[in-house]
Amino acid sequence: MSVQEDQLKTGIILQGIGGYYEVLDAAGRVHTCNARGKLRQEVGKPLTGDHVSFLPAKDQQNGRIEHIRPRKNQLVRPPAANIDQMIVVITAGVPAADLLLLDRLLIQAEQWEMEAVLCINKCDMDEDGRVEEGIRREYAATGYPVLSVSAKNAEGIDNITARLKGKVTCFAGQSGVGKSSLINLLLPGEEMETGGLSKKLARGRHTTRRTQLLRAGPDTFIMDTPGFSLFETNIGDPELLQEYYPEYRSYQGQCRFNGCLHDREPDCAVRQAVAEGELAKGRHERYRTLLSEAREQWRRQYD
Ligand SMILES: Nc1nc2c(ncn2[C@@H]2O[C@H](COP(=O)(O)OP(=O)(O)OP(=O)(O)O)[C@@H](O)[C@H]2O)c(=O)[nH]1
Ligand SMILES: [Zn+2]
Repeated sequence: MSVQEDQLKTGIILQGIGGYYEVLDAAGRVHTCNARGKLRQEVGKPLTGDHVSFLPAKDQQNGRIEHIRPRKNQLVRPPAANIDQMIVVITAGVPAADLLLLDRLLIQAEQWEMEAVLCINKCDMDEDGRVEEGIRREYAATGYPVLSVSAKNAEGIDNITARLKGKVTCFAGQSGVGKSSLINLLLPGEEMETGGLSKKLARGRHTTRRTQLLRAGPDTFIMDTPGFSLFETNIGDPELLQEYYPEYRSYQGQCRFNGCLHDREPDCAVRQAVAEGELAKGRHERYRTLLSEAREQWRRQYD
């Protein structure tokens, strides 16, 4: 039996549980669906964040996902699709900002073609603002937006809200930086249902959290991705690493050697810019650390 195309609705998958999917339609209703038999063979398993068309539920039956729209990007672990933006959270207090981890996450955002935003939380712990200032200086040349906030005092939260509008955003960063605290401030009232679960339950520590989309406003979602800060980065081809550094791109073609990796090569424009203080020294040192790591990984993979 073929499906009447005009009966189909479109929606976005909020979460999947054991072969069932919660699909939010344009009117804000959540439908429990399963997936059409052949769908897995054709495009694989439906993922949280997928834009789908589905046949709405009838009588006692569930709805059925018929098609999945092509994905903008796709994460394997956690399984998720179509994330527009990554907000990387670090702190101006404790735990002290792990800038190497930050750089890894920024590289990941570039690889997945997500917009990246830096969020410095716990600014209440940085009375003279020196830590914040140091981080801002370190990342000024990258062009990434930097937001200073305090989840504790609910300060600067509006600046995050403004960046979320119309997008699917994920939060990344080491344990204890305040991701949960920030997400709770960004979600509307406690009474809001997220895929049938209350906000409290959804983010609760007592339930097994799964990858899910939380509604932060019309067309605005936060992708809650437990375990996200734990993933392993694989940089891939060492020669491509510099592509993930927006501030290095404008120096392309200015080094003496074609294919300069801005490491030890003579007459390197990037190293020159670092020496002259145009580019941050620490960020370049970490770049070189990741470069040697990438070379090592590459060697192991292909030797
Ligand atoms: N002083 C201060 N403390 C904060 C702030 N934001 C969060 N905290 C505290 O920092 C601790 C960790 O916050 P969480 O929101 O659980 O951090 P998380 O990043 O979600 O941690 P994981 O779930 O382990 O990844 C909690 O005790 C919070 O109360 C802030 O802006 N200022
Ligand atoms: Zn160079």
